[in-house]
Amino acid sequence: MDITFKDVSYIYQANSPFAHSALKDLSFHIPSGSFVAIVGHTGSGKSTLLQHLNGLLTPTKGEVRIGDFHINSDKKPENLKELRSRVGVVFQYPEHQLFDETVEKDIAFGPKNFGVSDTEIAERIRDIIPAVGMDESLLERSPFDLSGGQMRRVAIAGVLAIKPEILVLDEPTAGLDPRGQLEIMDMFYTLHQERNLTTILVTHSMEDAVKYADHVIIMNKGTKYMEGSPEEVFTQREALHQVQLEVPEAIQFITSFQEKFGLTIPFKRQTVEELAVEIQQLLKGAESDE
Ligand SMILES: Nc1ncnc2c1ncn2[C@@H]1O[C@H](COP(=O)(O)OP(=O)(O)OP(=O)(O)O)[C@@H](O)[C@H]1O
Repeated sequence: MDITFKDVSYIYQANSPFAHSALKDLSFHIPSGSFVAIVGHTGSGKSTLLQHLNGLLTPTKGEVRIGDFHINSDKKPENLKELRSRVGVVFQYPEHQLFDETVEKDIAFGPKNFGVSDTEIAERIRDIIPAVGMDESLLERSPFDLSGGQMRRVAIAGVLAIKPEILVLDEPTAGLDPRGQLEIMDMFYTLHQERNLTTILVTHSMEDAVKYADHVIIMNKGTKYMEGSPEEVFTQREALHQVQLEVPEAIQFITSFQEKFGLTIPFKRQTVEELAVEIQQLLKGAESDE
């Protein structure tokens, strides 16, 4: 399903003395199958934007289209439940929403709610458990006896069990150690690639945006400040500074290397470490050519 925002504005507590404009005339289009990162300074409207993707919020003005679902101030789609079964949202700290007595029951809760049969749920769980890096032996355990990282995987498995076509991630690595962050983000990237899951990631990590996204939307004060490929967006140092964002390390590395050595490094999704390996190989190649 494609996602289109057309002149979307959102005002919290509209028509009250506490009215607060959080999105202003926001328009963009995300084709099905994309991996999009939404970045921006705190309070720029990222979470508000996300909540429009499954009908949690309805635009005050403008229209949100998710496939055939149209949401505007006049009408929420009647089949909101169907929309929510097709757009899975992993909220910040999703493990805080675990509640059931076993991991298996917790994962099954979402699909059960959407009327999926027990046999189909069991099949989905068998498929999801290895995909989120868990072992089936955990299924009978209480989610509350697991580590923080494992609890997060259980919560993510619960969202995947509804078999969404679009996966929306609000800071999914918040609070994890660096290794946990890497594992979870690699897991989402693999899911995106192997299952053609359209993925919308809200992140404060510019490095993750460079590494995983094929398209980046930068928000500022409720409006779209910039959008484009990571390369197009993250090479604009001055424009980024204007909205208190930094050029990601990997991009700084590429540009300074190019400036110093006049060597063009192909821009790919990669970390500084991966770039270092690539440059070593480039240099070795250059030496052996001499
Ligand atoms: N429930 C609410 N009532 C009133 N104003 C709100 C509410 N939620 C958010 N806001 C305001 O709307 C604006 C956008 O908030 P939002 O949470 O979407 O930003 P964000 O980019 O996700 O921020 P962060 O990076 O800190 O999570 C902010 O000015 C915020 O204070």
